[in-house]
Amino acid sequence: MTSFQYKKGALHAESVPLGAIAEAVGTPTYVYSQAALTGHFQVLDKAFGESPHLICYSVKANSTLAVLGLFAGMGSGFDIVSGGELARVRQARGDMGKTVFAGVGKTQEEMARALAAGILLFNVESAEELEALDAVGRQAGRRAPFGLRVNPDVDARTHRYISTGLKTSKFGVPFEEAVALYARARKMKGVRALGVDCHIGSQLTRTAPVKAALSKVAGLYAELKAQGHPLEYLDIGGGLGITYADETPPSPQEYARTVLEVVKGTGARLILEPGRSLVGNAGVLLTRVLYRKQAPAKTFVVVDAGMNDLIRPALYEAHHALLPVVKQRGKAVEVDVVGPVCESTDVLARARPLVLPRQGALFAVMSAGAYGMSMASTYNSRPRPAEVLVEGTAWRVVRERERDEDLWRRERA
Ligand SMILES: Cc1ncc(COP(=O)(O)O)c(C=O)c1O
Ligand SMILES: N[C@@H](CCCC[NH3+])C(=O)O
Repeated sequence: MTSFQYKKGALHAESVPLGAIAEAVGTPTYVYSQAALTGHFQVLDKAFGESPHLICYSVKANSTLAVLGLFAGMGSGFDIVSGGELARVRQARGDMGKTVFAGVGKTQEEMARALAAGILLFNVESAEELEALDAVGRQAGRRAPFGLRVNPDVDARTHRYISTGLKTSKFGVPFEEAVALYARARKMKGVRALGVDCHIGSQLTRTAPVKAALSKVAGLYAELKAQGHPLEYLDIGGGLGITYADETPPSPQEYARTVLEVVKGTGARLILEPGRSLVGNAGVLLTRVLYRKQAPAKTFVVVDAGMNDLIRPALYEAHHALLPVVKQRGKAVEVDVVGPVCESTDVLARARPLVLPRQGALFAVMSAGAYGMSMASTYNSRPRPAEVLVEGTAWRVVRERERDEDLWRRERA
């Protein structure tokens, strides 16, 4: 589902021309479509139908309060990985009773705050972390609900930087050690087992690794239940991929069929932790051409969005489509689209065929709703982008460009 379309040669977010937003707010600016955000959530939710499930939107993909608020309003839970994300979910009035907490390096302070806030469960990633959680639970006079994140040693067949389910990865406890660890946990007074969790990686475009991992984890869940552990939840993580260029990830329906086929018979309530698939194609980054530059071997187009605004191309050589905000006619030439940051990896698109844009032309960097703003930094003392949410014919700034550290803004005032 895309809510970004050309109407009479101008690119729109729903019914708002992106050019109008750029004129009013400036660039670089992230623009999100509310219809796409809510639509993606509803389609995934529907795909799992009557099977007991809870969608816990993965906050790291896009932690903008307006986005979290939208999902909270639709009854979503949340998957968090830090005290900061916990605070954001609370600020957005998210339900703590539907929130799960993952991550290999939770501090005891973060655990204590999450426990006090009434979190649904902690996804524990090591034996020592389990001991720390036990200590936190005992100190609070409660049993902290937990699931072990197990590492099924399955190759997710995605970019190696975002693959998490191999035994060489830092994530989760080794599959073979899980049963013994649950047995140890039974003797602890500060924890109670409530689930089993796994997440094999992000931007998954095939169902086979999902099937392989979940078969192992569903087997483990059944074994633990048979041993009398009072488990209720099977957390299958996130990872469903999206189309950036020509990828053909499974549809939500196909994904749900694959999952439900494997977990049937466990009697578990499913927890899903989708991030990218809900927000990725619901957002674009608007940027303006500053200069064109002809080097001996290459044509460069310098734009005002850099790797501090969207780091995915620099970090993973990720592909993002670039659409001119006003449709251009003419012959395409091969250009490198680069940002202003002083790093050679600050390249938004390499050898991309584009009609050579004019200075001042606007582009939309597509599929930028996930891991865009949430990974943005102020490197080179650049302010992070503004953010806009569009709903039908209306739009509003949901986060201003200005930040405390934006000295440049004050310098000019
Ligand atoms: C534990 C966990 N859950 C959920 C996600 C969300 O993944 P995605 O955005 O690929 O759906 C991630 C990120 O890879 C993760 O590490
Ligand atoms: N940040 C990554 C995905 C990592 C997922 C988090 N475990 C991306 O942009 O694709």
